[in-house]
Amino acid sequence: MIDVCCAIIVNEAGLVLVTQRSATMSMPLKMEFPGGKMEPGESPEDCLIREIKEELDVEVEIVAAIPASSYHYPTFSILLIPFVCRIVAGEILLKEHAAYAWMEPSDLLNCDWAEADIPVVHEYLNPANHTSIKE
Ligand SMILES: Nc1nc2c([nH]c(=O)n2[C@H]2C[C@H](O)[C@@H](COP(=O)(O)OP(=O)(O)OP(=O)(O)O)O2)c(=O)[nH]1
Repeated sequence: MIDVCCAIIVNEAGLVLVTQRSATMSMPLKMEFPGGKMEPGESPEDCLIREIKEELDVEVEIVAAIPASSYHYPTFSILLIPFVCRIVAGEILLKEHAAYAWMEPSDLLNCDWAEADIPVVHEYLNPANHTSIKE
């Protein structure tokens, strides 16, 4: 099982940042939440902040945790560990992804997601599943 942290970044208007994997990545052009694999000895929170800086060139603050979801792809399995975040510094500059969009929460289920993300989107859309981390 590969541990992958991902960021559900929300802006002041309540829109959610969705990123598109590039044509050269695995699962090309699928939508995902930005993030990546945890390194040995790294906490999920540190992984998330590192990955978001690497991929989007912004600094995020974690505001809530969402339950992790496991998903079995044909050749590997992942545990997707999502956090709700907000940007506290910087402007988005895509370093790896093909595109990004700010979406209304009600439109999220219409995206062409990497399959592991669909349960995460459902968890996110139910506020009862959010564990607040910061006031
Ligand atoms: N970052 C991220 N990865 C996701 C999501 N959903 C999902 O299935 N994944 C998968 C894609 C990758 O197999 C893995 C994350 O790997 P990564 O972001 O660190 O690196 P990568 O795509 O370059 O990795 P790889 O597939 O080339 O090994 O998790 C998601 O929402 N965000």
